[in-house]
Amino acid sequence: MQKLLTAKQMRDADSFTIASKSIFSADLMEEASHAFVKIFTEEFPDRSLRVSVYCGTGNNGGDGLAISRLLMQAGYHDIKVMIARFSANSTDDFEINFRRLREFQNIRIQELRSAVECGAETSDLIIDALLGSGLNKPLSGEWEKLVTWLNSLHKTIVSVDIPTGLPAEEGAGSGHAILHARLAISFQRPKLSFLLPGSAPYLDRFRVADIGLDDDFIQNCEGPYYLLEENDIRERLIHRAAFSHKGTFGHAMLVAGAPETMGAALLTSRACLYAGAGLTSACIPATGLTALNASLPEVMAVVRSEQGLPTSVDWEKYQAIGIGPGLGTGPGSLSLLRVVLKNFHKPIVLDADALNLIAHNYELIQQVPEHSVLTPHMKEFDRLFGDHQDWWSRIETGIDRATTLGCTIVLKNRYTIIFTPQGMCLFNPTGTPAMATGGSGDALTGIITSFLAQGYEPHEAAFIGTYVHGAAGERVRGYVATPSQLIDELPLLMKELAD
Ligand SMILES: NC(=O)C1=CN([C@@H]2O[C@H](COP(=O)(O)OP(=O)(O)OC[C@H]3O[C@@H](n4cnc5c(N)ncnc54)[C@H](OP(=O)(O)O)[C@@H]3O)[C@@H](O)[C@H]2O)[C@@H](O)CC1
Ligand SMILES: Nc1ncnc2c1ncn2[C@@H]1O[C@H](COP(=O)(O)OP(=O)(O)O)[C@@H](O)[C@H]1O
Ligand SMILES: [K+]
Repeated sequence: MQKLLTAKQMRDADSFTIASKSIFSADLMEEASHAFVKIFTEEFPDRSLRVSVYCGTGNNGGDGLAISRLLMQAGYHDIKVMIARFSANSTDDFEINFRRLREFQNIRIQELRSAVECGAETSDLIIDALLGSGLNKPLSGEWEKLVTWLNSLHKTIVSVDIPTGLPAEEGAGSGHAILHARLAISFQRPKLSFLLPGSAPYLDRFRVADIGLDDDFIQNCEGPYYLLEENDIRERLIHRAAFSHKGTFGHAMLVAGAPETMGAALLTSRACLYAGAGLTSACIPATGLTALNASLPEVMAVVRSEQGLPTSVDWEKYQAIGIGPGLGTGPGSLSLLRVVLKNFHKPIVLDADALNLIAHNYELIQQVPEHSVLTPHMKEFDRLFGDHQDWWSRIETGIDRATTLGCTIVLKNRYTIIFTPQGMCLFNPTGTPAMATGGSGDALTGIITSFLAQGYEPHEAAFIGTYVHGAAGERVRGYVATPSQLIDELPLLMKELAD
């Protein structure tokens, strides 16, 4: 997994690399600019593009100047450089690159003392090298005017490192001017803010350019934030050994569904089965029995009575229980949840209505077995742990609650965040908006429960399950990835990842 750094830590990695490689900081800037240009030429190969590069006078602007020179050398011949001289300060590396750029005869450079001096903008594409990770306050004055004007042009904007005005960590505050970039080419690691929904209005997409910073230094930096990679899953997925049998892969039970929402029980059970549990049982209302037997003959039923309780369950035989999808929040469901929490002491997966029931009967949280996995979406998270103004405060709460409760919390979103009892905060990169359809979360509950039953450590079941769930959604390749389609992808995807 990749360590994600704050802007301050990234500066430290920058200084460390410069010292350990005995290079000049301008060399690192050159490296970063080469890495940017490599990706830029892949994305925009047309050399006849008219490009305007807007530069500040800090190191982000220095990058912009070096990038302008390298783009000229790469054959982009219509380049205009606009330098925002809104401050008397400039960095040494900016000045070095300013001198280097002026040696090019055919590059147009214009210096701006105020935003109104911009004039007409006739370029096809704008590169934003105004401000980068050095941002230390919201934009105001000329910066705000310039960014507001650039946004009003509705041109394709490619940001160097980060869109100007977007904070690198906490995400965007409302009411401040921030550049809206089509693409950000970020150095070495994505910024934490890119992974939070607050960046959505300002950033359509990002790519990461490797600029050669010291990887050991980065991985050993303090801090809880990591980005999951495919390798983390490949290393951990169990290879199914020749002499393994159904007993090897555990018995999972899904407590889900109600007469009107049997689909949730079917989806979560099917996901559990397809993710490899040795045996899968579904605790369902009697009215769902025909549907279960007809659609999932492999899954066994534990029928619930009219009052919502199953009769004589041998709890010991299950390695894992997942509870919540489509369960409802009526008195029967509450009794059922109480029965499960009273009788089952191994880690469980709590989702949807199980979480809503706990939110309304918060004393129940004390009975949740240690190392359990909670899978709330944003609203369920807030119901459980209180309202939050922004995602950054949700992250702080997630880290705190996961460690104090000794549970893993899976906060579902575009980049689902997995908080582990050890205090780690893992961002999952897989998934697609095609999965934004009812029942996707039910599939995730089934997958994580399946992994728990198969013997994975609970926090690993959570992050492997989340990764696999998103990757399966991507494989559907459709405008929409229905949960059923996603589940169908699981066996082949997992075989590829495990072998
Ligand atoms: N590993 C790395 O990190 C590498 C980084 N590299 C590049 O360096 C970039 C960071 O450069 P940077 O530190 O010089 O800051 P940058 O973003 O250019 O800002 C300039 C100055 O603007 C000011 N300022 C801040 N907020 C403001 C505001 N709201 N309104 C007005 N002014 C504001 C503030 O100055 P101050 O106000 O503190 O005097 C700040 O110092 C990074 O994004 C990447 O492109 C690569 O070259 C190599 C590897
Ligand atoms: N835009 C998106 N990008 C990536 N994943 C998404 C997106 N929208 C939804 N998902 C995933 O789909 C699932 C939705 O879960 P949830 O909100 O509980 O849905 P439901 O209750 O309908 O099952 C989550 O795992 C979430 O990460
Ligand atoms: K920028």
